[in-house]
Amino acid sequence: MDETKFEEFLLEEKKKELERLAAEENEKKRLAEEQRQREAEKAAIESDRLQAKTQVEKRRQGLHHVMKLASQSAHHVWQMEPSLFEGGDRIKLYYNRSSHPLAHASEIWVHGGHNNWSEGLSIVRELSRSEKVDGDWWCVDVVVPDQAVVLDWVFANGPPGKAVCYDNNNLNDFHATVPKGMPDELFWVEEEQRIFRKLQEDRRKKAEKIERVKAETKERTMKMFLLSQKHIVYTEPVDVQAGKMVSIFYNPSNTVLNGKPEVWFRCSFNRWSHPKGPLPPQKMVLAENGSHHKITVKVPIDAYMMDFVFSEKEDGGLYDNRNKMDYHIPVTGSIAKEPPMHIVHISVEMAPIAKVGGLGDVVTSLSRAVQDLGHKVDVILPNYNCMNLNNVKDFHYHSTFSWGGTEIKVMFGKVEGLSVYFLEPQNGMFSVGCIYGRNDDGNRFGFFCHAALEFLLQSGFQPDILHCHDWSSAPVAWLFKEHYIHNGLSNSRVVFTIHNLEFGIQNIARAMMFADKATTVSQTYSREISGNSAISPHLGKFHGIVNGIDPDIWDPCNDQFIPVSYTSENVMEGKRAAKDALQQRLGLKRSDLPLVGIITRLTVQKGIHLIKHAVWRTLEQNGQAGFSLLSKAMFLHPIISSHHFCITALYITVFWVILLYRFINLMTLLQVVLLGSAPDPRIQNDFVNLGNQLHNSHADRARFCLTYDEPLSHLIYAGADFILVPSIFEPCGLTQLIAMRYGSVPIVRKTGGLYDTVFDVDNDKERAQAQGLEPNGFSFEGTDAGGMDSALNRHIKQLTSKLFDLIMGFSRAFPAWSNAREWFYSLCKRVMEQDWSWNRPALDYMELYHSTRN
Ligand SMILES: Nc1ncnc2c1ncn2[C@@H]1O[C@H](COP(=O)(O)OP(=O)(O)O[C@H]2O[C@H](CO)[C@@H](O)[C@H](O)[C@H]2O)[C@@H](O)[C@H]1O
Repeated sequence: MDETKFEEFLLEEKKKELERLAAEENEKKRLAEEQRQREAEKAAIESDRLQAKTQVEKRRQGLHHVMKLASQSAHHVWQMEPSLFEGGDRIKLYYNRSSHPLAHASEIWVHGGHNNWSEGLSIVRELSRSEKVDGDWWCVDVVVPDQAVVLDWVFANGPPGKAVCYDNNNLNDFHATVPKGMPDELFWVEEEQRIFRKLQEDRRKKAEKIERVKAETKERTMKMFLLSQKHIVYTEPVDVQAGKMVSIFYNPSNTVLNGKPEVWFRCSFNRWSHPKGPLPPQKMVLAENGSHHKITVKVPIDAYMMDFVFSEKEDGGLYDNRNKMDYHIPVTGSIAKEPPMHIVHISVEMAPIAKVGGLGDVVTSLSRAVQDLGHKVDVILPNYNCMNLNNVKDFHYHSTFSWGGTEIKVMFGKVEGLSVYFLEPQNGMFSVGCIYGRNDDGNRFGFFCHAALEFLLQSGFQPDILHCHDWSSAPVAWLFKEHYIHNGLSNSRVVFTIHNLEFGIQNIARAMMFADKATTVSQTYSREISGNSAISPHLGKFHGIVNGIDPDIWDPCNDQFIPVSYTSENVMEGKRAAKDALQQRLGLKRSDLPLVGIITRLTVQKGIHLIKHAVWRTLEQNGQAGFSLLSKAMFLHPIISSHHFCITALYITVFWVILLYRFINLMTLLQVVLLGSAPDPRIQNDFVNLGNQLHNSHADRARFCLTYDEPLSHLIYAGADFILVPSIFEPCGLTQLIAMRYGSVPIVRKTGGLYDTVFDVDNDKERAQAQGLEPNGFSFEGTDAGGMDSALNRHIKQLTSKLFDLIMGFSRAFPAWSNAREWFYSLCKRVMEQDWSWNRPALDYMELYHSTRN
């Protein structure tokens, strides 16, 4: 064997060894995942058993209570015949109408159930006059439900929904024991089993539903993604299939090739790595639609991705390569699989264990989305002593290495299904009780970044992508290029994401220089900061990719912090229950008032002066809107006064007073809830004072919770009708996205990512349509209070004017209430159905990761 052969042999051996290690690792992961699933299943079964037991105990006690109340008959009010009966028997129930309060009712109905109303209303029958004398007796035949041990009922003057007068035995209802139906121990054992089975069944159905909705949303979004570039490029069929023909349509007029006489198509597969190499360049022909050029190609059976660019000439010239990203379209049905990428995030925040703001959310949720696409993702995080380790599964010692004059202990654990390596330098750098806020933050995080790279090197990791975030892990970009690229980690590329340009600009500028690709978290913010001297020299590698949210972490259909789980199908029910729970928890008036929520770090960026103004303005709405409404109603005054002596006029007046009272109460009073905390103690104090002031003046309508409280944030997102985000600047903003997931309508200032994700119902129809969306909120411009006032006012006006139009016809007055509500709830439903998850942005990130290797 000569030297070259020997080197090849060694390389081959090393490759085999790496493959073996990777296979072992995968197997370990699979087993761990199976184990996790088994444990989750076991925990779910135990929780259902416990719940069934508790429910049965509760029912037992309830039944015990009504059995004490029950008697076989109260002779002068009601009677049953025969006196001995059991489940399944037909019996006669008598009622003496002359006993109050139904003495004058023309109809008598029984509304009944059994076992302390455990199954709700199961008996509804109308009574008829009976032959019985010695009273005004009515009667009806009733079939005793099978499982009944006690019957429960009330009498009413109509069927459910129509009855207005009841005899409910002075609020105790009527109860009668079923003589032959006494429950024995077996009954309760069976009952517990039945409830347990039902809980299991409900759990299974819910999980299936969540999976189905998720898959449908993903598919819809993927289609939208493929069609979103239709003005430039699209395929027929949309779903490109391995082994089949596909036509590509390209419109150069929207690209750098605009006006060029010829367009050449250059294509390959599997990210330009297909064994057969690229297809020879082909000249495109003008398609029938006159705007696009067309070409048809055969997709190989082992293609999982189609890659192409366009050029003006056969041998090149000017190219449209989508700003160096190339065009890529996924292929379905391939016999080959895309090799997974290995991405390592080096970050100082990670939700939910070490989250200060949105950066932490993004690290977790983007990683999960990319992992879901089949790639390998790891996170490296400092092992802070202030983390809540309850959210870390399988936390254990991993290894120790020496670097930077200290031993660094590495712990490993799973957070939201992600592998996380926690670095714990024994010099105590991260045992300081906080994440940020000390004057040595820069040094600590610089040390962490270097240690993270050293850990990767010493553990033999070969990640494809090192992804670092903001100023705090920006040093990864240059430390990697200076110390590691030629020293063991040569295969890696660095992607740097700016979540906020406000902090640590020097680090950001330096990372921009060294990173292979850089992103920020929305297109508009990328344009807004493109003139900054840290960014402008690097625009060629700088991209805006909007953030998403994690649909599993933020899921109103599966959220332990809200009272009723809901999807867009029962959004009204879910939000109503959440609002009630929120009002109750915060001591607000419990009523269906429109509720504005604000969830934010209280910093200048988040528009604190606008927040303060909005709170006052919201509380003032009562007086002003009430007044404008009354003035609108004034023109009805002549009608009322000219007839004011006749009964009709009186009727109309009373009607209007009631209607206006309800109208003002329900539509124009607003409640406001603020959840936020300020890193700056002066701002925090300022808000504490304002909160106290409001507590005195508007205790029933405003509440400030000046702390960080994740569970409460879930309840606010679900219980609010509107979420206000008046930021002065906002790179992306997650609150408006989470709000929409919970069916709350966002009201935002038009800036950065807020502009890219919220489309005003009045002014942004076309802009929304261009994204394949419908308008989803309210937005305002400017940084003064006026703009926001008009956005806040507009939603009130929208609701009031709709209502007002509708209530002009008396006969339609009451349906009008529900119509205005319907309009609002249809908006809630619509925003809920929009996909603001990572489904789309994760694909953009994958494109970006791949483009670092071009
Ligand atoms: N008191 C409190 N209690 C509970 N939860 C609270 C809370 N205050 C805020 N939150 C939560 O923290 C997150 C904040 O998200 P933002 O997008 O506003 O992030 P932030 O400005 O910190 O981050 C930066 O990074 C993110 C991510 O890239 C960008 O979206 C953003 O524009 C940029 O400024 C949300 O999940 C919100 O619910």
